[in-house]
Amino acid sequence: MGSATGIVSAQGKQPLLSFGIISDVQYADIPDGHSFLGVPRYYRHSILVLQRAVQKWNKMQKLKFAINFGDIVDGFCPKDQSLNAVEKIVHEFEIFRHGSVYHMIGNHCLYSLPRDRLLPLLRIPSVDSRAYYDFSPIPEYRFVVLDGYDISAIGWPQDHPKTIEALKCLGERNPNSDKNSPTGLVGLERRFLMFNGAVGKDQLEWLDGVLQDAINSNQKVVICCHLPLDPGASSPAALLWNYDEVMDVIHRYNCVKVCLAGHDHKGGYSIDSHGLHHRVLEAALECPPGTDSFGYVDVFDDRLLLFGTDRMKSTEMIFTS
Ligand SMILES: Nc1ccn([C@@H]2O[C@H](COP(=O)(O)OP(=O)(O)OC[C@H](O)CO)[C@@H](O)[C@H]2O)c(=O)n1
Repeated sequence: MGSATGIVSAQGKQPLLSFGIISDVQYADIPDGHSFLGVPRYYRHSILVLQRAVQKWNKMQKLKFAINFGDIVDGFCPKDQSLNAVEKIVHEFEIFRHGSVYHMIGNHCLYSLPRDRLLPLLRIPSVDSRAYYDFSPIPEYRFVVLDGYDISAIGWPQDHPKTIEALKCLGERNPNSDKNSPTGLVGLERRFLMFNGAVGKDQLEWLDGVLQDAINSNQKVVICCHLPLDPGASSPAALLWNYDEVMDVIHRYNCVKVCLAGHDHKGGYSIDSHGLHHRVLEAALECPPGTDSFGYVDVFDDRLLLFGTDRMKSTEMIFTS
């Protein structure tokens, strides 16, 4: 059966579960502006996009949970308003009535508040300010939320070993004094920017263990990360620093079917060399007034169907065997 979104339903089958998605709300109570590269940003309107998303998710009644792909508040939010702005957005998510909202951290979250203050507000289960976790809403599926700012020059105290490791990496890979500038970096090397980060060694080992466990439990896995993991779905400047190391771990197991991300606001989609689907979600922040970018995903045993609203494109992700 065809649909208005242009994607085809799974032969009339009922999904195993459905969940809501939104990314890069980047709310701030400040006038409209633009990105460093001149793309318009609608800081006050983005909360309306989120409100319409939650309204729609509530009306649908069938969603079991929602995932926010990070950057809930913009770094331009005046510092004395950051806490208030984060709480305001978390409150909007809490209006979702049908289950939990799973958050992840983005660079703009960390410009607004340090990790130790942010994680409890976002209800991210955490030991030692780690922000990676997994959950299994039904026995057949596991969702893994990665912390792309595990090794990062933002969010940790300045003298923290993870800040030092991140600054060392940036020092070796980016010759500019402004480490947010990609000037002179070529191709995939353009990812070595301060507004990106990496998955650390402990997290990689944890991921390996979770995927082994998913295989043992006969579960399919969806990976979620603020930072994209595949160059085919993203600009080089938005990729996780060590996307290749993370994908090497993921490719060792055939349980991972889809990787979802935010951060690269224009969105993207690819199927990688191992047949995994990578979908980068279009940002709520870049919706001109009256337009939207959010969606929901129907989960089947052999595919994920993303139904996007307005600027978020619908995507059919059928698993390769
Ligand atoms: N060439 C650049 C680009 C950015 N900056 C500064 O870095 C900070 C973060 O940039 P921003 O575009 O706001 O980051 P987002 O997470 O919203 O978007 C990610 C990108 O789209 C990925 O491609 C900010 O302070 C910029 O001004 C910079 O100095 N130089």
